[in-house]
Amino acid sequence: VRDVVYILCFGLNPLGETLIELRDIYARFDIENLMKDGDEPYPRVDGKNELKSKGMEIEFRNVFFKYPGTSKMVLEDISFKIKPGQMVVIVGANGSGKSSTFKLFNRIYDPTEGEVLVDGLPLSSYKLKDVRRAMAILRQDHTPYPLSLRMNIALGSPDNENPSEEELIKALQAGGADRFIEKLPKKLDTVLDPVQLSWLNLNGESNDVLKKMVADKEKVTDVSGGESQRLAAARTFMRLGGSGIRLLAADEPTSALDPEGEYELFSRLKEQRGGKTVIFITHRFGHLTKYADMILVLKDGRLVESGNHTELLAKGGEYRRLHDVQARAFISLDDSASSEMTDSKSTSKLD
Ligand SMILES: Nc1ncnc2c1ncn2[C@@H]1O[C@H](COP(=O)(O)OP(=O)(O)OP(=O)(O)O)[C@@H](O)[C@H]1O
Repeated sequence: VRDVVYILCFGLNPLGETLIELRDIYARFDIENLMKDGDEPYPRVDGKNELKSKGMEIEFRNVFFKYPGTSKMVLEDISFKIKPGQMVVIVGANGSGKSSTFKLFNRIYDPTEGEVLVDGLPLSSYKLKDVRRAMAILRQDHTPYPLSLRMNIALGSPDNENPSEEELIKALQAGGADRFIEKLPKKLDTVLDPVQLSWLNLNGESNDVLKKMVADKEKVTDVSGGESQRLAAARTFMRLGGSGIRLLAADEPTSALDPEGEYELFSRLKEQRGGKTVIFITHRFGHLTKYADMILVLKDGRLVESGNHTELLAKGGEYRRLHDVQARAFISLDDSASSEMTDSKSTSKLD
């Protein structure tokens, strides 16, 4: 798909045309959508009026899940309810089922048993397009598209294919991507990411015209993991600024960021979320967990605890254990730092 997007964008089509062409490709090849679509519009229409809330309510009811073609249940009997506008953090050790939970509420998969409900109706009953349109999702796999930076960010906008320079800059600043883009020679017009050139040799025949087009293209600029994460965050802010977004969900959005970058990103997400429901998955305790209305703690595919930071610390269970492991790392760092200081003082005394 990345190569197809690149081919479509070779002539640097306006974004709108590109997206239409991409949609046509799916239609032309009649690619089957394995996810059965519902027919309920989202947001729900209540009589003549749409439900007024700015956030999305999400409920898991006795959800069990195993990945298609596998036998291991990775989520077992998960039940919780997130109220509209709440900020929720999902924590747990590696492999505890956080990302799998994430994939169910944005309907990448359907549960094997049980139900995921959105605003009181099964998620599967809604038109998928409508419900996804109401979500701003920031995933772990944040590889930029092989398009200009401008297009990479504009793609986030739910209702405006050609956002203004001002809107783009606002999103870049919010995502913390403005400083590194400013340093690139072509700034927002930089095209990122090397493109697999295998398609130039389809059926063993090289295509000289395409080869020349590639040679004429801007040389690739590489970005670090953290920069690419900032870019994905900018795209998400572009989406958050659009109309109709009710859920912001982010799966470890700061894993590649330095502590300052992480703090800034979370602060801006909190500032700009309005009344939207927010769900974060994180391994790091601190900024997020302290402010969360509810923390869901997963262990081996089960929801073992839920509550706020203070309640869960007082409970002394899995959350406390995970929290203390991180806290101990800081305490031992402090200890070694202070012992280093003592050592250096004693050395200097000896000197
Ligand atoms: N695509 C997949 N196919 C089969 N099993 C999978 C798939 N993705 C994840 N799993 C399995 O599901 C279980 C839960 O994984 P998941 O990624 O949800 O955990 P996680 O809590 O997000 O872990 P991490 O903190 O490492 O990201 C694991 O045992 C994992 O091996």
